[in-house]
Amino acid sequence: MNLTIEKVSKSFGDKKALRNINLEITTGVYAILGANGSGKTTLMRILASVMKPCSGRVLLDGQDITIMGQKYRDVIGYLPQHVGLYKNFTAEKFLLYIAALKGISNERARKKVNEVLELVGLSEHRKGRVGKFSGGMKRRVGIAQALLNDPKILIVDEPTAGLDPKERIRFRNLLSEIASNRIVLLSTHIVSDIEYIAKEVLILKEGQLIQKQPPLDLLKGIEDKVWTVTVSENEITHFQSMYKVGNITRVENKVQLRIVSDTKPHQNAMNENPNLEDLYLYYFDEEVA
Ligand SMILES: Nc1ncnc2c1ncn2[C@@H]1O[C@H](COP(=O)(O)OP(=O)(O)OP(=O)(O)O)[C@@H](O)[C@H]1O
Repeated sequence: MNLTIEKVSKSFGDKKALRNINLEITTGVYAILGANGSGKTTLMRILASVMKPCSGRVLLDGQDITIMGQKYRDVIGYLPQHVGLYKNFTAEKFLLYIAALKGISNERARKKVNEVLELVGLSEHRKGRVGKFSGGMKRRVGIAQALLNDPKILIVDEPTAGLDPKERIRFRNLLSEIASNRIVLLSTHIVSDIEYIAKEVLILKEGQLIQKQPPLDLLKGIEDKVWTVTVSENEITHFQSMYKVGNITRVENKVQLRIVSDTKPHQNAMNENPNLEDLYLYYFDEEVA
């Protein structure tokens, strides 16, 4: 299976949300990493075929998805950032309802609902009201509904936003399992999401795809750019104005700054092994989520 994005651009008025995106993806988890407003949702909506690009096209195994139409939508599972769940429905009833909307026959729907509830670990809670579920459980119901039609491509927008760390880990593992024979595309600005499960990380910045590499290769790319510098309290502002400063650790009466910089920020600076927070800082120069 091969999803190809060819010269895709999208504008809203004079706002260029996506600029000439070219990309080829196969099975596995792909993480789209970008700051707020970088174009992640726009790209996901185009891939989910709920929005059309202004120019360029998307191909599944060589076929244009706009020409495939319903045939393409049949192989897509999409979980938008904000999904409306019917709070008074039980998980099972909600999924049966969505299955009916998707045109799945009654008999098959019952089988599929059992299957997806099992997969997302909610079998025991099938009779529980969705409105009473935790954030993580609601996200899992969201994934379950996106899996009802056995999609070859699963697209999830900011899947772990608002989840606690335990729920986040569980959710990541679930996506990883799902991706064994599917394309899973997830967007995130939470770096720890991509650390373990992403086959490749796509970095979007101001609508442009600026990197596409496995997480470890991305880290290698900034190997000689991460430093710690020990300074006194009154020097912090100076370094913050000159460099991208991450963690600030106070040790006795000194302060240790973690800095991401192409050049050595100070003669006493020590080179450090990069992590994904450094990577985010390097590309986005923002507070790490
Ligand atoms: N329907 C729309 N009308 C006008 N502008 C839009 C529309 N959708 C997106 N944009 C703009 O396009 C840019 C990209 O938005 P998009 O939602 O794709 O970014 P994002 O990376 O998903 O951000 P976030 O993490 O905040 O969801 C932003 O500047 C946004 O304001």
